Amino acid sequence: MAETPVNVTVTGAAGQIGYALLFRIASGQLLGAQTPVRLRLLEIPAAVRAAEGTALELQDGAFPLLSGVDVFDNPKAAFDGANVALLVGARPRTKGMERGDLLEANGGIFKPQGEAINAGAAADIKVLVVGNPANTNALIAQSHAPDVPADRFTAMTRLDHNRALAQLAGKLGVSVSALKKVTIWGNHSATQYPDVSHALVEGRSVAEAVDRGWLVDEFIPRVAKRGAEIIEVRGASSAASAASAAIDHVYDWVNGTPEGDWTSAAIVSDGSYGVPAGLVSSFPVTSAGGKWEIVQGLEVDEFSRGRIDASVAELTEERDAVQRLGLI
Ligand SMILES: NC(=O)c1ccc[n+]([C@@H]2O[C@H](COP(=O)([O-])OP(=O)(O)OC[C@H]3O[C@@H](n4cnc5c(N)ncnc54)[C@H](O)[C@@H]3O)[C@@H](O)[C@H]2O)c1
Ligand SMILES: O=C(O)C[C@H](O)C(=O)O
Repeated sequence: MAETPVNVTVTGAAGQIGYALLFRIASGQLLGAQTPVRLRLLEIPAAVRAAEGTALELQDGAFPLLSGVDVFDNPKAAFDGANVALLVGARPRTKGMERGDLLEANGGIFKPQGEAINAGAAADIKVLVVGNPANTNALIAQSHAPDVPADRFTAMTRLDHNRALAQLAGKLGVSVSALKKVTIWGNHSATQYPDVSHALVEGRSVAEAVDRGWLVDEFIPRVAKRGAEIIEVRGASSAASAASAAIDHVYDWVNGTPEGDWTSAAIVSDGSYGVPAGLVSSFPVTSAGGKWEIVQGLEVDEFSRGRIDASVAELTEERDAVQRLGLI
């Protein structure tokens, strides 16, 4: 077992996703069964007591890999020495709130968190933003951390990726492990593009194994609007599945993706596939040596081009809105 615990900061620790996430981190599923962790929980003052309650439960779990839990209401302290940061806490949209209000409220959270990461996180910091609007919140945090390499800031589209795998597996009557090379492009929103153009099922083309009508009229909207479907059916937004996807994202980032496959993550664009450099957009990605790489050289047909461009246009609007608000 590694000697020095890895510091993992989790914001929104007293929330739904936090509750589903923390015990999995403590059990070793985020970083691997050989890596001890120290949890640093950040909450707003009103929820610190609840986070302290969760910390007591974490203690009661007697996890061999958990070397300690600290609770903070101050971002500077919470991110001090952080090696991994999971930015889950965000301001949800409430009745009567316009999109601009939501972006502004979240700017008030992700700007100081980016500054705190810049000021005190460890040199190897890796950041995953889960709180919505995740891509643009990641952009805000990243733009306030000029001393941290931009590729350390990511946003979560792994839940969308997992949803796509599950829908395809159900349709094809196979295990999710039979599927490879599925991609989510763009924003974690209803404009995202779940793309099976290059996907394989047991080595055969998925696009040839399912009919196009199902792909366009059922699969794509089902995956893209799954978040809303969960809210409608469950009465609250996805929590355990979101926590599970966050675990998958960080595990693969740290430990690498399997040979012959890729996954999806929203990372800072380098201009690949016509996505303007600097936007935090979802791409097909592999990971090796603790770095995400965009899968290059994929053919993008006209249908895919239109869908990618539509989601990227939304990301560009969000970026322009936060720029106008002075948040980046
Ligand atoms: N990217 C994805 O795939 C995905 C999936 C599901 C949910 N989400 C988003 O994740 C976020 C969290 O969801 P949830 O169900 O856990 O919400 P929740 O309301 O149960 O919990 C959010 C927690 O964040 C805390 N918080 C708010 N501002 C904070 C701040 N400045 N610092 C630290 N903590 C703060 C709140 O006190 C609360 O405890 C939401 O924005 C949700 O929309 C994203
Ligand atoms: O919280 C939401 O709006 C939905 C969430 O992002 C999800 O995809 O489940």
